[in-house]
Amino acid sequence: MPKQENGQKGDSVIQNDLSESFEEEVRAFLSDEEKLHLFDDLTKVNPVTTTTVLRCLQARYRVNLFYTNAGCSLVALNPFQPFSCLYSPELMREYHVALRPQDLKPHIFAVAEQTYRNVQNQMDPVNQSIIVSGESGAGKTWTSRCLMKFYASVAASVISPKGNETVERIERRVLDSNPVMEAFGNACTLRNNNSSRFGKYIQLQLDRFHHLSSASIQTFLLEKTRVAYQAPNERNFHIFYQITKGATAEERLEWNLPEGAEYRWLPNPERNLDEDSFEVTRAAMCHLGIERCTQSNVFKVLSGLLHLGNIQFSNPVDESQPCDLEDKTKGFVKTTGDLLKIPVEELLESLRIRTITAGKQQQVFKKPCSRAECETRRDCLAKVIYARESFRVLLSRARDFCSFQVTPTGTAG
Ligand SMILES: Nc1ncnc2c1ncn2[C@@H]1O[C@H](COP(=O)(O)OP(=O)(O)OP(=O)(O)O)[C@@H](O)[C@H]1O
Repeated sequence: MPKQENGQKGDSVIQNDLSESFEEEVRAFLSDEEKLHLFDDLTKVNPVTTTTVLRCLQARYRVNLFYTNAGCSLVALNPFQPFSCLYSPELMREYHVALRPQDLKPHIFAVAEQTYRNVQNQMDPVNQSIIVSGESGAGKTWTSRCLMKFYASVAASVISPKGNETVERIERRVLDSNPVMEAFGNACTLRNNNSSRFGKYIQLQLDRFHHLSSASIQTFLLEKTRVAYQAPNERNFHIFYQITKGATAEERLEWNLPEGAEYRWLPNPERNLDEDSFEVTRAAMCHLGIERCTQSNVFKVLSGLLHLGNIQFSNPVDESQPCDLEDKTKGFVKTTGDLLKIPVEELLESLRIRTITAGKQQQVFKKPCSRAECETRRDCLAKVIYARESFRVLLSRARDFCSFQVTPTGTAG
């Protein structure tokens, strides 16, 4: 027994010594403040602790070094301010023509170029993937845009066998897909004014000359709940603000969006963001080949959803009857029906009456819904229409242009 006690004491003394010497190493490493920003690869940090790594990143951030390697990964810090020289076409070219881009400063262009070369250098080209991950507001959308701009630039061809025009159109479309997807899939949240409320998997295909030949985008888990519910101080998807702020007088009439009208599903409209530009979205849609009349139909449906959100119910006097409509919202039923092209009676029935099929004979019963159920049905209708309508327009284009596809593969909320 005494022997064991001695052994335990011995172990803990050794452990104490070790941890003290480790802490001493950490202190020594951190004491050389001047040098911390020079660690451009976190695998060179020794000892590796959360503190040492974060202090290096912090030191680099202070001297405007926002990219740091971590082995084969790249850590990108959000500068939260524009640094145009960091993304200039000249810098893009510098990384593209460099003998060894990995020897230049860590940068998203280095990753992009290395990946591009990995495809080029193979006898049998192997697909390459870049995973962009991080918390909300970290800069994933920004980084993906940089990557797309890089490939649209370096994988552009002057002497393409397909002809310059086709290739240019694909590059343009790759870039124009961003404002359209962001208008329909991004929203202002507490953490990010332009938060993507869906995931995306972007595929860029190169031909044997390593020029961009086609692109496809799969979208995942669109947060469709946002159409009918926005957390306090957050907003609905940008596109709703774009149409209410940017529609012409003629369109306002057609889409029933009078100036200054209020919509329950359009909170904080007084906040003006860069992302509210309807013109940018429209121009991008035109470049994608989406005709004006198709665009107008989509915007009409979106206006219909805003009107749908203003429909409110009250409990009926007789519980066996469907819910009443609140007086001030009666007009919205008609405008919703008109804009969504649903006969008013059908719309009201689908919102207020549940159809139940039961029994061996599959008898059909109709049961009036409670007020809460009516509200849920209204919200569900909006969510389903938005999830289908938001990317439907791009999907329809995919049929015409096999070189560019956008496919929604799931929705959330
Ligand atoms: N490299 C950068 N240079 C300048 N500004 C940046 C950079 N990265 C991000 N930002 C700024 O930070 C904001 C948030 O970035 P971004 O939208 O890319 O985040 P995210 O990770 O995609 O967020 P979410 O998951 O919410 O969509 C951008 O709107 C932009 O203003």
